[in-house]
Amino acid sequence: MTARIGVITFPGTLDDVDAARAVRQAGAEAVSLWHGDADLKGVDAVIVPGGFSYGDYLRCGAIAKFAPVMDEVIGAAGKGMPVLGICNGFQILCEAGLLPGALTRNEGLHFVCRDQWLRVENNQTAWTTRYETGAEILIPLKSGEGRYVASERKLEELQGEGRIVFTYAGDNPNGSQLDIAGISNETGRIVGLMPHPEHAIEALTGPSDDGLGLFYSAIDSVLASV
Ligand SMILES: NC(=O)CC[C@H](N)C(=O)O
Repeated sequence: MTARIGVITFPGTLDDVDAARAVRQAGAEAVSLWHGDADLKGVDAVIVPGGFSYGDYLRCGAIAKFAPVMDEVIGAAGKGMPVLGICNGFQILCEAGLLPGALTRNEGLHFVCRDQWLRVENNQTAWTTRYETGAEILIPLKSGEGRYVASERKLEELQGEGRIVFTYAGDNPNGSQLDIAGISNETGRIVGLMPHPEHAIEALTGPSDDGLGLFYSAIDSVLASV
């Protein structure tokens, strides 16, 4: 069986093509989903990719959460479908209430674009089983609103439940609380991260192929549950 992974395109999405390519490179079928779609075409997992959905008006992700396809994603996520939000996708998942907290303006108020080392803090999520906990991976970061914030209580909960999935290694690029680069929901099926694993799937075009592990992990998770 081949896993089928949906990749959503909103007006203003940039990274859907690379996300689909990463899915194929990892051995799954990439299925295009449009923001207006009212069904998920039977996919096994969904990626909400990066970019500037609806021009980032109001707040990053604030309009995308009202797209018809997001109702479907919320419904499927509630039944355990693996969902990955990358950068703008992470912002959308927070706005939609699938992940807690918010992504706010970078501490330095500048857009940051650089290759970034991350530490894998939890390899027990649907998107990280192919990594060792404590592994350091190098993938691109490119965002203006990447500073993760949440209440003290929520941060303690995330920490206590092992839901901080990735942290920034080395210096913190945006002032994220607890150096958070990515988190998961309670079940570990929904993960969001600011840096871009889909841009690091082969040494020729990215800083590494370290990002592929997320896509392999999701495929393993889908195939294990059939
Ligand atoms: N690369 C992205 O997805 C960018 C996300 C968002 N538009 C920001 O600047 O924070």
